[in-house]
Formats: sequence, structure tokens, C-alpha cells
Amino acid sequence: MLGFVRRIRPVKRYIHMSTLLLAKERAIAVEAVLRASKLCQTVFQHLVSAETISKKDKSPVTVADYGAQAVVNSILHAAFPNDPIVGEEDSSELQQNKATCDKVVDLANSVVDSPMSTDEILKAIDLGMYTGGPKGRFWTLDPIDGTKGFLRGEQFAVCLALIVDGQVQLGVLGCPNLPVELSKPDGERGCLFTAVKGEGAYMRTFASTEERRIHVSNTSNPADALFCESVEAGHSSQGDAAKIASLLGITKPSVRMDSQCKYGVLARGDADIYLRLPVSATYEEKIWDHAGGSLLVQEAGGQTCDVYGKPLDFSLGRTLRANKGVVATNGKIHDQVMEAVRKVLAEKQ
Ligand SMILES: Nc1ncnc2c1ncn2[C@@H]1O[C@H](COP(=O)(O)O)[C@@H](OP(=O)(O)O)[C@H]1O
Ligand SMILES: [Mg+2]
Ligand SMILES: [Mg+2]
Ligand SMILES: [Mg+2]
Repeated sequence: MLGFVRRIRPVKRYIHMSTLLLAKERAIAVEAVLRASKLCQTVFQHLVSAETISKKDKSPVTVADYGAQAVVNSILHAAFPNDPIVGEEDSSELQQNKATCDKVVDLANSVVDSPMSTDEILKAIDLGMYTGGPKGRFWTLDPIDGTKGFLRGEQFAVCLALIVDGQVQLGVLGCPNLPVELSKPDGERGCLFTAVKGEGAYMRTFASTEERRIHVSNTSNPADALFCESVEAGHSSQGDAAKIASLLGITKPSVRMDSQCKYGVLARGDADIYLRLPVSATYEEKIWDHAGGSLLVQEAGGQTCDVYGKPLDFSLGRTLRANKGVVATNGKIHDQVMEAVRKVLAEKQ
């Protein structure tokens, strides 16, 4: 029994008034994601320098990854002690590095109400070692999705979702660097997306608790579509994406963006398609990279599936091993997009 988490005081609730289902889960998840997002912002301000970026030194993101996982897991465990967690990180490497570990402890304690010891923080991180699967309820956490974007000072997201009997029921994405309006990159940043299955998708800014319902775009001609894809060529085949775009008659360049922020911009209608096309035959997508984002797009009126048109299957453990890649659209152009995806993949056979 992890007695330490009882010391964390109940968190303030920000519940959308019409939310009936999973109200407590939603409120706790939002609070946990906001606190972890704050930790990530602190790390970026204090630990990321031009030198870090030029040397491809990943240590700041390592500190933020562990710190954010410790914070979210401890808040979840205090509120829902019986819920297992599938988290991306575990503490094994951290235990070998005292200097990094000390930084993680200080950071995590800067955003929780009651300080935790080193041992408590390591235990909180390792609450994330659950294997997932088809039965019961569990959370899945990506403490920083888009680690490369984080280091570049671009997009990243703290991503949390609740899965019950293999179905994603709740998703919360904290996107600290995402412009509130994509067309105003120098304007306000910091967006929090929330979706509960059957209850729609919502967005608020970090600065305000007021939520607004969001919807996918109305684009019905694929040629007019704006599509988004990863920045990293190793995560999604940009060549295949370009061929699919060309088949659809799309002439606008893609929006390249790290992390599940892509699902957020699609859900609020700023983009029409998100393509994630497999680069390697063996890579299995991780459930924490897609659970929250895919629910968000569906609840905003869009559609998601893999490159073969199969629904994403979150019931098989820590990865989406029955799926390959991801296609998400505003729904209205889904069939045309899938036809183009099939053609391009068939040409590769
Ligand atoms: N070969 C690969 N194909 C697809 N995704 C990959 C990959 N290697 C790593 N990733 C995942 O891509 C995620 C980032 O997605 P994106 O490219 O959309 O920003 C990473 O999440 P982390 O940054 O949390 O590790 C990682 O899990
Ligand atoms: Mg990730
Ligand atoms: Mg991550
Ligand atoms: Mg990672």
C-alpha cells in the first residue's frame, strides 16, 4: 500500500457543468495534466538552453518526463487507488543517476501540495508499469508526448486517458505551447483538450477555466483539405503522405507538428486530416500516443482508424499491435482519404 499519496490534498475541481459521466475522473485528470504541464514549462524555462538543443542532449526532457509521470501518477493514485496505470516511463534508469533523480524530486515537489520523498517519487513513477489489456479500467499516460518538439521549444503534450474494457472513455491533452488560434502563432498559447465518450469534445486555454465545445471542420472537398503529420520523418512516412495528398488533389503544404497536438488541431477544425503512415514494418504504436487524441477527434465529430481502415484497438496491452499507423479525419472526407491511402500502400507491395 502506498501510504504517501494520502498526503496529497484533494485537488480543485474544474467540471464542465453538463458532464454527468466520469465527472470526478475528468476533474482529477484535468488537474493532474495541468500540474504536469506546469512542471514541463518550468523545465523548459530553466533547463533547456541553445547548447542542450545543439548537442541533442536529452537530459532536460528526461527530467520533465519523469517529473510529469510522478506528478500525474501520484494524483491519480490518491484519487483512485485501485486504478492501474500504463505509463510510458519507468524509474529503472533514474535510479542509476542521483543528480537527475534529485532534479526530478525538486521539480515534482514544486507542483504538488505535499512534498514527496525520493522513494515515494520513484514508486509513483513505477505505478505506470501496468500491462493494460481487455478487461477492467486503467489509465494510460504519456507524460511528455513529442519529446523532440519539447526540446525544440515547439509542440508537445501531456496526454492522459482512461480506458474501460478496451474502450477509451476519457481523454485529456495538455498542450502548453499550442497557439489558441493556429493562425496567430504569436498570440496566446496553452490549450487543454478534454473529451468524455458520448459527451463531446471541449477546449479551454491554460489561462481560463471556461470551456468551449469544439467540432471538426466542414471541409467536404478533399482537395481543400489541410493535413498534418509528424515533424519527425522516422515516425511517419512523409513520402507516402505527399503521394496521398497529391492523389487527393491537395496543393497546400502539410502542417508538421509534434505530439498529439495534431489530434487537437484536427478536433477544433484547424486541420482536416492527420496521417501517420508506418515507416517500419515492425513498429507498434503505443496506446498512450493515441488514446486521448483519438477519442477527442471522434467526440468532435471526426473519424479515426489505422491505415487498413481498422478501428484502433486499445485492448491488447501497451501497444496497438493489431493496427498499423493512424488515419484521422474530419469524417466528411474519410472515405476518399482511405481510398487514397489504400492506393498508395498497394503500390508499395
Ligand atoms: N518509428 C516510429 N514510428 C512511429 N512512432 C514512433 C516511432 N518511434 C517513436 N515513435 C513515437 O512517436 C511519438 C511522437 O509522435 P509525433 O511524431 O507525432 O510527435 C513518440 O512519443 P514520445 O515523444 O512520447 O516518446 C514515440 O512514442
Ligand atoms: Mg508519445
Ligand atoms: Mg513521451
Ligand atoms: Mg518516448
